[in-house]
Amino acid sequence: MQFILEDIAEAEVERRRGVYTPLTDTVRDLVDAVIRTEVGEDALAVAQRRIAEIVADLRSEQMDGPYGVRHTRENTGMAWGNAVIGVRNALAPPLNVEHVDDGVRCEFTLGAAYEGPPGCVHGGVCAMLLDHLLGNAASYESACYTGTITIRYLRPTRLGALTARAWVTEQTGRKRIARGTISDAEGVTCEAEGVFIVPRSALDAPPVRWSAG
Ligand SMILES: CCCCCCCCCC(=O)SCCNC(=O)CCNC(=O)[C@H](O)C(C)(C)COP(=O)(O)OP(=O)(O)OC[C@H]1O[C@@H](n2cnc3c(N)ncnc32)[C@H](O)[C@@H]1OP(=O)(O)O
Repeated sequence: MQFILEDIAEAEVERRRGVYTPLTDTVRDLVDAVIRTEVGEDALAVAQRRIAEIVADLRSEQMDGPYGVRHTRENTGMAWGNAVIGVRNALAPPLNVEHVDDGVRCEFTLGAAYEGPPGCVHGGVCAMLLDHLLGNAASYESACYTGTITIRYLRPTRLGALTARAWVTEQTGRKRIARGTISDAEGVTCEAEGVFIVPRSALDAPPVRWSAG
């Protein structure tokens, strides 16, 4: 398990971000469109063939394995395959994490692709987002791994506009306790507490800015 140095200038990171973001957004839109389409079966068959052609084009040149977790020499994080923030991952909502005085926060919208109970966010999706956010809040000096996380679902989280925040409440040695919430317009829908550990191997690594994916 290794972080990868991507030896490129910050301007090149931004250029690539500008290339991949519209592609990923369109694939995200495709996922939503497939879930909600009511076109006839002939149109579906045509769509399937056209999409398969595009997949074949993209597969004509592929990297081996996953994208990996990359960073520049300036320690800008490029976790572009990440399931929560990945610039190249249409499965990621994505969260655009902002650093605030007491931790991290973000505003995001979850649509049909994240449904669990009718009209509501799947509990596993809430857990995944909170895991990432608490981990991000805890990773202020070095990257932390989740040791244990507990989620309390206070009431259903309706699909739509949401906010989330996370902060660290305690640090002893390599161990950090973080808490966080997801809220809708009426208030908190679920809350989390977790233990995050800095692995021994990361103790000497420089801090990386992960918020931008
Ligand atoms: C893009 C990046 C942005 C940043 C955000 C990242 C968020 C992503 C969060 C994740 O999803 S990480 C993926 C899920 N987690 C894992 O895969 C972790 C797998 N487990 C491990 O790698 C190791 O078990 C772990 C690093 C968590 C701990 O191994 P260590 O060998 O460093 O632990 P050690 O036994 O030395 O214990 C150190 C302290 O942590 C405590 N501890 C260890 N494992 C724990 C655990 N699982 N739960 C709670 N506490 C734990 C342990 O009791 C002890 O506490 P004390 O110092 O008080 O004695």
